[in-house]
Amino acid sequence: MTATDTAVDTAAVSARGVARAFGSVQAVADATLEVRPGTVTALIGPNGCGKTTLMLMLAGLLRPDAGEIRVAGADPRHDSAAVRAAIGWMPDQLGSWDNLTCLQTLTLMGRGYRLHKHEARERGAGLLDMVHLSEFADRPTRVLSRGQKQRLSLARALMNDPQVLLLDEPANGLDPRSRVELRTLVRELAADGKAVLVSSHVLAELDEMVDDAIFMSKGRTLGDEAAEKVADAKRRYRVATLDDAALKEVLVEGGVPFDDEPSGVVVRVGSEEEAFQALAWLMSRGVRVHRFGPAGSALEQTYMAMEEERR
Ligand SMILES: Nc1ncnc2c1ncn2[C@@H]1O[C@H](COP(=O)(O)OP(=O)(O)OP(=O)(O)O)[C@@H](O)[C@H]1O
Repeated sequence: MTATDTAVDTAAVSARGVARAFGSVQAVADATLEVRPGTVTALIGPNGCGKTTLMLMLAGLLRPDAGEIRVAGADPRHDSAAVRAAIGWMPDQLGSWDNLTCLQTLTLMGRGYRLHKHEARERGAGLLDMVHLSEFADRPTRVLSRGQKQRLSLARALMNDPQVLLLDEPANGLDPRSRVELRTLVRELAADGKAVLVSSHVLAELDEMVDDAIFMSKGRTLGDEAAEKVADAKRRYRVATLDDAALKEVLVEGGVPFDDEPSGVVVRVGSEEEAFQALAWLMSRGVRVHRFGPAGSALEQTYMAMEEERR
C-alpha cells in the first residue's frame, strides 16, 4: 500500500453500534455506517429517526453513549481537534452572528482554523463567489434569505477544505437552480476525493447525487435489507407504449413477468445490457414503445417500502 492509499483510507467516516439518548428519548439506538472517500452517501429516514443526532456525533459535537466513531482515522471523543480539522459541518439551520457580514463570518471561521487573516479573507471571498453570494460579501448575514443562508452555510463548511463533509438537509430552502448547483458541487467535491454524507427528505434529488444510501428508522440504521431493496428498485423499469393491451399480450406470450400498475406496466431487468435486450425484443415484436426507463426514484421506492413494513 502506498502513502496515498493510506491517506485516502483514513479520510472516511465510520460508525459502529453508536447510540445516544436524551433523558428517556433514545434518539439513536444503534447506528452503523461507513462513508468512503470520493463518494456521496445519503442518510435517509423519517422525521425524528435520529439523523441530526447521528451527524452531530460524527461531527464531534455530541458525545455518544456507546459505540465507536472514526473520522479521518480520529476518534472524536479523544481527538476532537483532528476531527474538527477534517470535517466540514453544514447544520440544517445556520446559526450565524446576525451583525457580521458574510465575508466576516467566513473570515472568522478561517481564523478559527488558524488561517492568516488575509488568507481567510481570500478563501472566504472565493467561496462566496462559488455559492453566488459575492454581492452580499459586505452585508450583514441577517439580510440573507433562507436559501442564501443555506449557501453561506455551505461556504462556511468548506472553509477548512475538509476531507469529510457532513451536510444536514443542504437543499432546504434552495430554489431549483441552486439545487442543481448544489448537486453539481457535491459531485465535484466527491470527485476531489472528499467523503460526503448528506441527509435529505428530497429523495428524487438524492437519486442523482449519491453513490450509496443509509436508511434509518427509529434510531437504527438498516443495513443489507435496505441495500437489497434499493438494488431491487433499480431493476424496475416502466414501459410506456401507445398500446398497453398489445404490450401485455406480447409479455404474456413471451412468458415475461410484469406488474400492471395504475401508472403503467413495470418489468424487471437485471442490468443495463438486459434492459437494452428487452427493449430491442419489444420493438422487434412490434410493440409501440415511446418510453422505457427506471420506474421512478429507487430511494423513494425503498423508503416507502420500509415505511410500509414498519407501520
Ligand atoms: N437535545 C435534545 N433533547 C431532547 N430530545 C432530543 C434532542 N435532540 C433530539 N431529540 C429527539 O431525538 C429524536 C431524534 O431527533 P433528530 O433531530 O436526530 O431526528 P432527525 O432524523 O434529524 O429528524 P428530522 O428529519 O425531523 O430533522 C427525536 O425524537 C427528537 O425529539
